[in-house]
Amino acid sequence: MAALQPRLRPTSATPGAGPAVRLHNFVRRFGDNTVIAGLDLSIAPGEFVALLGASGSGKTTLLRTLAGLDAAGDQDVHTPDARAVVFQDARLLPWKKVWRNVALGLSGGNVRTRAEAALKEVGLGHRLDAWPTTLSGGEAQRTALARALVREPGLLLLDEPFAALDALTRLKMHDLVLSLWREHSPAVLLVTHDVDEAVALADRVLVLDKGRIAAEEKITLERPRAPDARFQAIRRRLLGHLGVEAAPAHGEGHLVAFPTGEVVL
Ligand SMILES: Nc1ncnc2c1ncn2[C@@H]1O[C@H](COP(=O)(O)OP(=O)(O)OP(=O)(O)O)[C@@H](O)[C@H]1O
Repeated sequence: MAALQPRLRPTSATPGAGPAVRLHNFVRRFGDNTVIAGLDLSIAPGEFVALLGASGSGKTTLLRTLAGLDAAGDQDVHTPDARAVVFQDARLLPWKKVWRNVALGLSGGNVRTRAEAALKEVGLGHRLDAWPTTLSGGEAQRTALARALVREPGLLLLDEPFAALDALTRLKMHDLVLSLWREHSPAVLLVTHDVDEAVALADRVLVLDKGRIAAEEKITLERPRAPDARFQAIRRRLLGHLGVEAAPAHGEGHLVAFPTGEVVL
């Protein structure tokens, strides 16, 4: 991935060696449209950060920049060398078996063994030789997570990876991501529209608005996080930052509609 973006200057993800990610006064324009307007961002090694924001606020642009998939020019963008991205769709190659999808691009020895270990870690040790078309949505996303983690990334970028999954599978994926994160300790940036997902998972939640960080919540609640009063207070504050009136909690039978039309159960 570094080859795609030679102007990104990698930093070490070793704890104590400074942030895993650092952007200073970052700007991204598409023609006359200034999507990111002088953004400062720092993510510590091993920190789990979630990014919320209305549609078009620049979340994916920021994630793509950190992934090295979007031009940063000569700007001050520091990331670890090893980065991996999981998108909303698993993006598996249908003509390669599951383990070969995970092994794709790996160099060195023991490629099959490493892919197998990663697939076992995500609970797919029994699907190594399956074809991607035979996987469920959740299994496909597990495969995408295995493909990301087998590279031992210092930065794991998650672009709404659970948005297309049913609610139960999504909750299982939350548990899986937390256990993988504990095991491998990458810095994580999770882009999501789901406020509850952000509060359940992250150490810190950022709200992006018109390419700027409009609000930030540090979350020190112990994991696993029950939707208790403290959880709800954070949730309500974040919804407020997103321009949504204090809304009923999960399970109260209501929907939260964002001004942009997205709906979170
Ligand atoms: N390649 C591109 N060329 C031109 N404009 C772009 C390009 N990529 C993104 N944009 C514009 O940048 C703005 C931010 O887009 P981005 O996808 O980063 O938003 P987002 O917050 O991820 O939105 P969503 O939640 O809908 O995915 C939008 O106005 C979009 O049209």
